[in-house]
Amino acid sequence: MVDGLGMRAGEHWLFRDLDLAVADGECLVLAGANGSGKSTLLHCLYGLRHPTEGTVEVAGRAPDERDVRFRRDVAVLLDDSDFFAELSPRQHLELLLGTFGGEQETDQYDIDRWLDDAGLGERADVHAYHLSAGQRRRLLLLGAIARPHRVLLLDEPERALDVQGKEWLADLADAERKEGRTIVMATHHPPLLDVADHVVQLG
Ligand SMILES: Nc1ncnc2c1ncn2[C@@H]1O[C@H](COP(=O)(O)OP(=O)(O)OP(=O)(O)O)[C@@H](O)[C@H]1O
Repeated sequence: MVDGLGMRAGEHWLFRDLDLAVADGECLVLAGANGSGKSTLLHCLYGLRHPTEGTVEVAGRAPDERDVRFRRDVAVLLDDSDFFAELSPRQHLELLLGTFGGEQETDQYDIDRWLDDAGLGERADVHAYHLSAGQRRRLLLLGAIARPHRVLLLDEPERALDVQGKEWLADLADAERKEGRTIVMATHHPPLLDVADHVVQLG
């Protein structure tokens, strides 16, 4: 996934000589203090930032978020991920599945079950603008995992989630691994370390 990766931040290196290998069905957790470079590394994995040195390969390609083939394989929830305030959770999922889904029609997916599992069943048809912070986070997470993908990149997915939301997240991560998907996740939530096959401490 990552070979000899280094990112300089001004005068110092955020990380250097970083080698990461994550197999299908494995979860890598990025840990470290605020400012240690977790989000920056995730941005490198999605092709939003270019490392100062080293190489990156995700889902068999050099990351390029402008490349639709790359976006079909790699789903993300980043620190600045957002949604359309005027669309409902259901419409978001339909939009994502229509854009990234395969041959299946959107109505063949079990959108109601996904929304219920995410605790958004009763909010499925209201404008996302009216959702609480935790409900918005659930919608963004759901958007990332509902669309077809091989690799999932998550930046502090636990943010704003309540106790049930965090349990739902841990179950999701577990289910993703069992489906053979690769997860790279930056987190400050210790229970998520339980689903990790590898933990990398930055900083
Ligand atoms: N080109 C640059 N020059 C100077 N500083 C930089 C540069 N790029 C990034 N930084 C700094 O490097 C740090 C890395 O931030 P990043 O968001 O990756 O950390 P993080 O581990 O995700 O933090 P948090 O836990 O707070 O989310 C930040 O302090 C940022 O301001």
